[in-house]
Amino acid sequence: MTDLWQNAMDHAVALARKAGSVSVCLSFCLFIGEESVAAGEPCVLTDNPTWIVDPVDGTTNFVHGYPFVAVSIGFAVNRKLEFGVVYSCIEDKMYTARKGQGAFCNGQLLNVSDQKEISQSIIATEFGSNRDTEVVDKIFSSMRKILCLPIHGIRGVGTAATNMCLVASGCVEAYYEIGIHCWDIAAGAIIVTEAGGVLMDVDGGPLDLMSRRVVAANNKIIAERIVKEIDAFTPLRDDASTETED
Ligand SMILES: O=P(O)(O)OC(CO)CO
Ligand SMILES: [Mg+2]
Repeated sequence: MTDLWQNAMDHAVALARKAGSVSVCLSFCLFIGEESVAAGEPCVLTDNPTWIVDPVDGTTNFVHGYPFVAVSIGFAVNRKLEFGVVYSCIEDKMYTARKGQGAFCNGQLLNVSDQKEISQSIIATEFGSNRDTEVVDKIFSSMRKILCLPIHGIRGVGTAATNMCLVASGCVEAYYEIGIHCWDIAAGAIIVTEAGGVLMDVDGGPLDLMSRRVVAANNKIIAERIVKEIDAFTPLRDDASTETED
């Protein structure tokens, strides 16, 4: 009879061996991860080669069995992303991008949508995890204004990394959110740009990975159009302290 748990253990041993060999080869690299930061490790992006990792992006989905959960692994050198990997586990979709070499899903080249009309677009965003009424009001106000531009619709699958991969895949024209973290954004960010998309801050300036704010879009026209409608706010930066809020 198959010993299910022995199989699981064998799998864990194989994973540990792989992770061990990677960490031995790359032991000079720094690490920023959701769990390590929650445990009090620093969250500071330097010029050093740095892994930026979210082992489970879409934790609420995972807890409720809502079928979108991703592993998100970004790697930055000199504060610039060199590659990103997002594995949408339940869909079994492996998104990858290496700087200058394009973005792929299960080996197929990805391209963003070529849509330039906001009225023909789908925009992804999330309600977020902050329940402060002022923040919730701003989130609803932004969504209302964007929806009534009008656009075709608003979507969101509950994981930032997957939302960004949906931009890269051309399924949605843009994704924006305020309140997420660098480990939610990093891998998806390079997947979007390698698929031909653009990144910016919600105020239209350059993306700051530690600011907890992102707009990822198929092109500048769509990005700048939604930026005009976003009621921006400024959460505590990821690198403000070793303590995280929500
Ligand atoms: O599920 P997580 O890792 O908390 O991430 C959320 C945003 O913070 C979904 O992207
Ligand atoms: Mg996450």
